[in-house]
Order: sequence, then C-alpha cells, then structure tokens
Amino acid sequence: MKICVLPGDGIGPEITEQALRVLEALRGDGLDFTVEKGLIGGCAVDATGSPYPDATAKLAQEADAILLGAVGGPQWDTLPREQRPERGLLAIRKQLNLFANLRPAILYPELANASTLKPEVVAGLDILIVRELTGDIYFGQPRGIREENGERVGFNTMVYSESEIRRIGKVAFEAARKRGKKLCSVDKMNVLECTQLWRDVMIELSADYPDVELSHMLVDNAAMQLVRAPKQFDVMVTGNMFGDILSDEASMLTGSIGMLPSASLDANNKGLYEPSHGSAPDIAGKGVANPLATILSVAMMLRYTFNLEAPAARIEMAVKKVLAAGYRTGDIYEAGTRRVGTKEMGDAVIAAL
Ligand SMILES: NC(=O)C1=CN([C@@H]2O[C@H](COP(=O)(O)OP(=O)(O)OC[C@H]3O[C@@H](n4cnc5c(N)ncnc54)[C@H](O)[C@@H]3O)[C@@H](O)[C@H]2O)C=CC1
Ligand SMILES: CC(C)CC(=O)C(=O)O
Ligand SMILES: [Mg+2]
Repeated sequence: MKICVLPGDGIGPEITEQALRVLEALRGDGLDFTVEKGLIGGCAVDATGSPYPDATAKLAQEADAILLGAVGGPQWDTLPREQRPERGLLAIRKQLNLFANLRPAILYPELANASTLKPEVVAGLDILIVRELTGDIYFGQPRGIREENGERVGFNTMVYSESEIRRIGKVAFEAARKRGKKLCSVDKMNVLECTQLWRDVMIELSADYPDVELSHMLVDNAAMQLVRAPKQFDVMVTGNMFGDILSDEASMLTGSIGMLPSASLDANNKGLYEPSHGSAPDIAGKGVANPLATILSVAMMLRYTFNLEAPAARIEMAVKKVLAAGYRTGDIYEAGTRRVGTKEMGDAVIAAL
C-alpha cells in the first residue's frame, strides 16, 4: 500500500502525526505500507509559490491513498486567489477525480452529553452524508469579481451536468442499499435550475433502486431537520456546497467537528482521507486538537481503498474504548472525564489497539 501523507497547515501536522502513529501500530499485524510526505496548502505556497506543487501532484497520483490534515489560515487569506491554500485542496480533488465525499456522522454513545441535542433525540445517530466534491459552485465558471456600473460585482456559477449528478447518485443509492435503504436527496429546486436537474436525475435513477426509498428535501428545511430530528435520515446526498455546510452542522450532533472523518473517492475507490474540519488556526500548535476524526479517516482508508475491514473496525473499536475510558480532548470535554491533548489521545488509541 502506497500512502501519500499531506499534513498541510494549522493543526494538520499535529493530527496527521497521531493518525500515522495509529497506522504504524498496525504494521505488525500484517499491514504493509510505505509513506511519502508532501506539501499542500499554505506551507506549500510558502515553500514553492503553489498550493499544489507538481511534486505533490506526482506523489498523489502515484499513491493508492492520500491522508490529508487540513489547509488554510489567515496569513494566506490576502494572497491572490490562485495561491490560496484552499485552491490546493480543490485542485487535488479535481485532478484525482475524487467526486464522492463520504462523511459519516455517528454518535458514539459515550459522547451523548457532548452532542448539542438532547440524548433522546440523538441516541443511536448514524447518518451518512454523500457530498458531490468536484462540481457545483466551488468549481463552476465563470467566477470572479468585476467592475460593473462603477461598482464591484462578485459572481460564481452553480453548474452540474447530468452525468455528474448520476455518478454521485449511484454512490449514494448503493450506500443506502447496504444500510437502512433510505436516501434523502437535498436540493434547492424551488429556486435553482441546477438543482431542479439534480432532483430530476435522482428521480430517474431511483428506477434502478426500487429497494431504496428516495425522498427529497429543500436544503433550508434539511438544515433545520438535522437539528430537530436527525434520526429521520439514513443516507443524505447533496451537492458540493450544501454538503460542505450540512456536514459541519451534522458534526455537532456527534459532539464535535473533531469527530467527523471523511473519504473522498474516485470511481475506483482510490481515495483521499481527511477530517471534515479545517486547519483550526485558533488552536494550532497548542497540542490540544482532537485527532480522532483523522484517526477515523485512516479506518475509512483501510476499508474503502484497501478493502481491509478487520483493521478498520479495530481502529474504530479502539476509539470507542478510549472514549469509554473517559479520554477527552477539549472539544468533547465534560466534567468528570479525563482531559488530554492531541498526543495523549493518540497514545490512548494505540494502547487500546
Ligand atoms: N479540508 C480543509 O482543509 C478545510 C480547510 N478549511 C480552512 O481552515 C481554516 C479555518 O477555518 P474555520 O472556518 O475556522 O474552520 P475549522 O474547521 O478549521 O475550525 C472551526 C472551529 O472548530 C474547531 N476545530 C476544528 N477542528 C478541530 C479539532 N480537530 N479539534 C478541536 N477543535 C477543532 C476550531 O478550533 C474552530 O473553533 C480556513 O483557512 C479554512 O479555509 C476549512 C474547512 C476545511
Ligand atoms: C476548504 C474548502 C475547500 C473545503 C471544505 O470546507 C471542506 O471540504 O469541508
Ligand atoms: Mg467544510
């Protein structure tokens, strides 16, 4: 297994270090892999002038899977847009055709009190958000800021082709088929033509999946339903921007964004694995970030790209154990539990493995 590791910026290096230690701890168990590190994001801009240097692109293309920390930070926010760290992330997703972003929001029972919702509303929560990742308003052309009638006008383009909608729809229907057989497609068809097409294609696709119950929800209602009665959802499928927003929202139902892993897959399950959160500049360098989302992303890597269910489940079980033993980083801390830093959380997971 050839794994490319791109720690990135902010808390990225701290959390990927712990995830890699967890992977290393499994090496003795028959896992055989090589790791090559590269630069992406702001650190890459500082070193090379580009947020996604050619050397990184080569490493990523040659790897079977990529583990990424996070990119971005205020020090790069005033750079020309092409040099911004976030462009590096968009570029790697696009270049590797990683169109299917899977973001599972699972509430560990041990974190029931950390959820923003009452325990009875979230107990047993297990949602999979399937987010399209290489299209939508994040990539559409034209985009920019232009002068018009003596003032600046900002514009972006929301665009999806039916083939793009169909391929992410298939991923979502297939996932629903293996789970609770319920798929909710989230759009804004009452206002946006682009998402009318989204809904039409989802309805057409549903003919191939008679065993999956398809429903539709407008995104504003979906945002509300997620915090009102989240257990009504099994699999949710939506576009790039709505999925970005709804997955951050869903993360709080599980206690913290520091708990939400993600897999970004191409059509052959080559994948980039990263936590759903960003570079958290407010806590970077302090050793307090929660590494569990990144550690759980490694479990997703073993499951989806390498088809290794046993070690993936072992990592998830180890995470469950450390939570049951009371280990908590600051974001999920509550009175009576044991507050630990990033490295101690990594140590605890390895001990539990
Ligand atoms: N995939 C990526 O690389 C992403 C990068 N970003 C970038 O990250 C930078 C910061 O963005 P924000 O909007 O602040 O979002 P963020 O997700 O980095 O942070 C939001 C809040 O969650 C907390 N948080 C995030 N991850 C945590 C963890 N593992 N443990 C404990 N607390 C955690 C942060 O401390 C902060 O208070 C920006 O430059 C943004 O563009 C944002 C989202 C995704
Ligand atoms: C930084 C963005 C490009 C991505 C983002 O917020 C995400 O993928 O969750
Ligand atoms: Mg996001």
